[in-house]
Amino acid sequence: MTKSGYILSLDQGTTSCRAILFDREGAIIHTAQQEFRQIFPEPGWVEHDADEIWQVQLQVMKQVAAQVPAGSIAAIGITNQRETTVVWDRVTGKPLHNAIVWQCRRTSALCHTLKEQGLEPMIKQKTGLVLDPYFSGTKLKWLLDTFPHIREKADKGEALFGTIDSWLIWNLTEGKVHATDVSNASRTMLLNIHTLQWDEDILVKFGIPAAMLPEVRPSSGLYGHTALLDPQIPVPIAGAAGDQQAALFGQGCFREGMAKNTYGTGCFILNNTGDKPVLSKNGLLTTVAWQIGDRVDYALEGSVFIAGAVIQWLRDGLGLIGDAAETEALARSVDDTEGVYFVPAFAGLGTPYWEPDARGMITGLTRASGKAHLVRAALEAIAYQSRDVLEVMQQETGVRLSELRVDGGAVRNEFLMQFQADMMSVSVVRPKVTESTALGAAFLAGLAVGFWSGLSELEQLKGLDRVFQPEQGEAYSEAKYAGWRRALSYQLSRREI
Ligand SMILES: Nc1ncnc2c1ncn2[C@@H]1O[C@H](COP(=O)(O)OP(=O)(O)O)[C@@H](O)[C@H]1O
Ligand SMILES: O=P(O)(O)OC[C@H](O)CO
Repeated sequence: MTKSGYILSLDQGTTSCRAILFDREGAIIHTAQQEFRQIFPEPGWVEHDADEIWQVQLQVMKQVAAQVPAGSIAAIGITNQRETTVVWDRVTGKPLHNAIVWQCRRTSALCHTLKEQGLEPMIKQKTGLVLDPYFSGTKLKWLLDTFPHIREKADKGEALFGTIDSWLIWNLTEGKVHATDVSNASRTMLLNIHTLQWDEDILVKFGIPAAMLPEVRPSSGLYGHTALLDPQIPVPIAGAAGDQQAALFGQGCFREGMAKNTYGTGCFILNNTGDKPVLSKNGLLTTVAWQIGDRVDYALEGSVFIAGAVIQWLRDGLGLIGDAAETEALARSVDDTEGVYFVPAFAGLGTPYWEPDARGMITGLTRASGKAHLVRAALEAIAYQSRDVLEVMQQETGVRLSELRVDGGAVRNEFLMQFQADMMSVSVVRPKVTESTALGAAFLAGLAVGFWSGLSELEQLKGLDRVFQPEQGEAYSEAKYAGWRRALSYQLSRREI
């Protein structure tokens, strides 16, 4: 048990790997971050090179660790983009295919078939998820069904499956530990969220050998040690959680009814529902928030696939901006989008529509529309999509949220934060440390090694940066939101919304 030193968080996101050192006050001491390649082999498909992810993560980890004396890191916590599916060879440790990323739509047809076979109600009841290509289960099935050599190795126990937490734990640990935390496992569509075990019925239906699955463990607890920082001083890996659940923890949403929204590549609103899973009737997901000891907390989640990624697309796809930070001034340079709406359904639509085949669309363009209108419409779309989720969440829980805690890369954009407060009519609360994801993983690891004493100590560490209060009248907000719903209805024209 130690109280001195630091906790090192490894935050493996969709677009970059980060390593962040936290002190006992929960303050950031050092950070290193590096982007890695996004691979788009076909329209709608998204892959990552799992080896590259590991190398980049290792590099930033070493960079940050070199800033403090050897032996001062009390523990490592891992947090990661969820659902992204890696299959690797148990003997060589090499990936057998590129990682299939959570955004990838390649299993859309497979999901339709499984729905036609009537599997969705059973899957929903057992896993809390909807039958969508988002989750790992159909991605893993696709790999096994498409590549005979992967199936053959899996049948012989030579191919291992994991989400990115498992992949990092395997690579980091002495003795190659093959494990996952229960919050990540709950995103695979293979875990029974009531028993917290891999579900045999689903494995049989999907044709997935149980031997390739990692051991499911609590989110706070010892996974193993890494000797990669210093061979003389192995550091315990003492916590792991999916990035959205880690952010909920890092935001201090420990009690039922507390919610946060993370604005990264996508937007993910999670609402803590306490120790019982609540099954949604409105397209929300039921997910494991974390497990600490025997106590398991659950959350209702709304997942928006494209948020900050639309800004990246304006930068990399269109070359319209040089840097994400430019979008704030551009959005403020016009009073309104003047009727332009941007539906960034690049990867289909998530909560509450679950339309894997929807695609992006810009409506309301006139000859007077310019770059600033388009950029503003893209930022506004992030806020509208979050409101779509909040509406169903409030409907589901019967509770009107009075404040929304926010974090993630895009909360730097104060135009977006103010617009969000106006669109939702809630106080948007931004903490001092907006790296809530990394902080949550640090908290989980720190609790396991006695670096922090318990939840009440963690609650004291919260620092507030700014609260955005609604400023626009309801008439303005409702008119703007109605325009968004109209734009969306063109995309979902086959369905009533
Ligand atoms: N000032 C900004 N305005 C709008 N979006 C931003 C801004 N700064 C960063 N972003 C967006 O935030 C995202 C990065 O946030 P981050 O939390 O690091 O994401 P992830 O963990 O998903 O990789 C990018 O998609 C980027 O476009
Ligand atoms: O990489 P992020 O932070 O956008 O998170 C991605 C989510 O975990 C996908 O479910």
